Amino acid sequence: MIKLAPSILAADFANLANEVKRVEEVGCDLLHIDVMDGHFVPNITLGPPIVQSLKEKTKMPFDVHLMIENPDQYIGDFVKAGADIISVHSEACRHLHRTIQHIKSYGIKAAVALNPATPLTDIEYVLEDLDMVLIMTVNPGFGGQSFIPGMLNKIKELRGMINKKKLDLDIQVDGGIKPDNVGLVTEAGANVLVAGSAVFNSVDMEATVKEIRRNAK
Ligand SMILES: O=C(CO)[C@@H](O)[C@H](O)COP(=O)(O)O
Ligand SMILES: [Co+2]
Repeated sequence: MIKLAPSILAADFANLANEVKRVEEVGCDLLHIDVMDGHFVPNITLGPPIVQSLKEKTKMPFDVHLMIENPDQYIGDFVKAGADIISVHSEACRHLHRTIQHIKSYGIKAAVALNPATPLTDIEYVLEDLDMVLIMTVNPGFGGQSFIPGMLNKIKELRGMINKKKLDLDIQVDGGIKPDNVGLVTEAGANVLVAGSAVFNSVDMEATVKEIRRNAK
C-alpha cells in the first residue's frame, strides 16, 4: 500500500489551514511536517504551536520530521501538539535506542531518518523497534532539491534487511520525489512517499496526486 505524505514546507505559510484542507481533499494520506532548528540543518521552520493549531483543521495523521539537535527535549511537546509519527535523525541522537523508546512511550509511531551519507548499519540493531525508516533522498534542510539517484540502492538494501528479518516496516522517501521517479523508488521498496514541491507547486494538485499514485509500482 502506497501512502502519500505532502510536505507543508512547500505550502503557502500564510494560508496553512487552507493548504492542509487542499491536500486532504485530493486524497493524501499523511501530513509531513518538517521541523528545522537552524543547527542540525541550516534552516528554521516551525514548532509545536503551529502543529497544534493545524491539528484542528484536518483528520490526516501528522508525520513530524524532526531535523533538530537534541530531539528528546522536544518529543513530548510535539506529541502534545498532535504528532502521530515522529522521525528523528540518527545523526542527531547520541542514544538512538533510548530516543526511540521515548517516542513509543507516548503510544505513537517511531521512525528514524538517515541522511544520504549515513549507512544503514546505524539502524541495524533498532530495526525491530521501529514503525518506519525515512531514507533522505536529498540532504535535509530545504525543499525543491534534486533526488539523489544513489539512494535507490540504499532503499533496495533496506527492503532486503526488513524482509530478511521478516518485519513489517514502512520505508519513507523524502526529497525530490516527483511523478517521474516514484516508479523507481517504489520498485526499490519504498511505500511512503513525501512530496513537497511536486504537490504544492503543481498547477493541478489532484492530477499530480493521481499521477504519483498511477506511477507507483
Ligand atoms: O525534509 C525535507 C527537506 O529537508 C523534505 O520533507 C522536503 O520538504 C521535501 O520537499 P521536496 O524535495 O519534495 O520539494
Ligand atoms: Co521531510
